[in-house]
Amino acid sequence: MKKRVGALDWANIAKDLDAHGYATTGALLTEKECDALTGTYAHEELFRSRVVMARHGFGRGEYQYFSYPLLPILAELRAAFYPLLSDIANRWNEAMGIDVRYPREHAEFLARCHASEQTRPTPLILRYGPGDYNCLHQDLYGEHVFPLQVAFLLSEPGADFQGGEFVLTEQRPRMQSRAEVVPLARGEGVIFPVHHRPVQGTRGIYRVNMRHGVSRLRSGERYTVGIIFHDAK
Ligand SMILES: O=C(O)CCC(=O)C(=O)O
Ligand SMILES: [Fe+2]
Repeated sequence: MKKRVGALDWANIAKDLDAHGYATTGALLTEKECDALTGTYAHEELFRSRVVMARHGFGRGEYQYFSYPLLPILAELRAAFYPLLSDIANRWNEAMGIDVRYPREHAEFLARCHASEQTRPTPLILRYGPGDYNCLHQDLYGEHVFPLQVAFLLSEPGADFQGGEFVLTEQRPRMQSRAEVVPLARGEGVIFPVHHRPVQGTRGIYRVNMRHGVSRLRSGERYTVGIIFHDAK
């Protein structure tokens, strides 16, 4: 996985994140890996909790947080993406005047989370059926936040489901919000900010507040896996 992730065009990913607030990976997970991850949903023993979104006003559909120890593929994705994203995260924090810096190794950042009672794993799998959607939100789970996350589409758009588009919004200071719809292929990941990002304006750099969600499924079934790098309280 380290090789596969390392082989992505990271200069271009950084450029897209800076310019548009997200970047896509192209099909990174194989069909077999997508099927295997989708198949985990039924295995309760792999999860620490299940959330029915409608019960919390989060939308419609459900998701489950994996427990530790994570499945090898999830542990590998977390460890492989983190060092490359930490460079961008550190550059962004510097640009936004935020003091926090991220160590180069994910294990070291997790130790920081765990020392502050953020010990519960956050990688998750989401399942949507007809009419389901995910309200715009931010995945903040405590004081420690790694500012970028990745979501992988496990289902085949147009064949397994219709609708259900990944949506990002950015709220600029004193301006109206702007939305981006991110088309994804099966196995493709989208890298996006957890809560904010720096934008170069005419009078310096300002912070833009970001949210993500999923538009309503018209039909079928859609699964995604989310890789979040901070743990939860
Ligand atoms: O299902 C999706 O595409 C959204 C996933 C999500 O909210 C996340 O990974 O944090
Ligand atoms: Fe999310």
